[in-house]
Amino acid sequence: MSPLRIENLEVRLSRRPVIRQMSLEAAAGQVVGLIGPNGAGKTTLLRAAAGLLPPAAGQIHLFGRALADWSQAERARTLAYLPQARGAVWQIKVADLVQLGRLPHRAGWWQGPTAEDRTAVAEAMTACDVANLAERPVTELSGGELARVYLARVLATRPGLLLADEPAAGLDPAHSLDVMQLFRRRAAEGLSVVVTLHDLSLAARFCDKLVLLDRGNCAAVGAPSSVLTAERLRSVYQVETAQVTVAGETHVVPLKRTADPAVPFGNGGTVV
Ligand SMILES: Nc1ncnc2c1ncn2[C@@H]1O[C@H](COP(=O)(O)OP(=O)(O)OP(=O)(O)O)[C@@H](O)[C@H]1O
Repeated sequence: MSPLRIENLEVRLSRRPVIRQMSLEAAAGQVVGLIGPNGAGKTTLLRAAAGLLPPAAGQIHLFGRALADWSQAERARTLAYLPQARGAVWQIKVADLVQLGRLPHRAGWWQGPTAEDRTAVAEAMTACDVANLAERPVTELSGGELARVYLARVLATRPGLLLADEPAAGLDPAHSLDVMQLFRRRAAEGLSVVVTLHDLSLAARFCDKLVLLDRGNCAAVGAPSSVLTAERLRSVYQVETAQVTVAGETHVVPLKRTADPAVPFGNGGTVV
């Protein structure tokens, strides 16, 4: 039974169809990457899967049961969603923010953290390399540090399905690799991860399956090697790419824009 199965999904925003005829399955232990240009619909798809946007048509099943049939509390224990916008407005300590990831597991607001809560929080903070920041207020962190704290929060939930919107955005190369390796380790333990990515090399190297979105449609789905063809990337992203294999792993390097006159801001690379 798949942690996530989406069939023929349509999502409308301000009455405009933003996701059309989208189908997607994420099996237990799989890392599924959603890729596509800005505005293609990746966040919208992820938000719909998280139950934050109502489908105009189609079905979303979580562990074999229609998403709409899950209670909010049950869903919050099973599915964790890492949004793209990760601001800090409250003066809250890092450790306390990560601890919020355990709230869905509490019997009531009066109950203090259990031993399991403490272990889950400590593990998540170590995995995201934020244990050294535990006592710091989140308002005093750098963008990349804050991103890792929010990731620790969703991991502390110990969900069965993790929906992560650009978890590598704003991270330095070492931490980007850490995050993707962490997803792979958690997937090996049975977690299902659906992640949006702009870095095509990370998508090629760390995902089992990719879904390439193009203006709300699924342009391709399958193994990274079958999705990331130079021809398809040219047509969807309007970039020429090179594929480089290092130690058996494929890296996708964007080289230049195509000379498509329809491309906004495309000026053939000339600085004006
Ligand atoms: N509230 C809204 N009303 C109408 N259209 C919206 C709304 N929110 C987003 N959109 C549009 O929906 C489309 C998909 O947006 P979405 O954020 O899902 O794209 P994305 O693939 O995640 O993009 P990015 O890579 O830039 O994060 C875009 O064209 C966007 O302008």
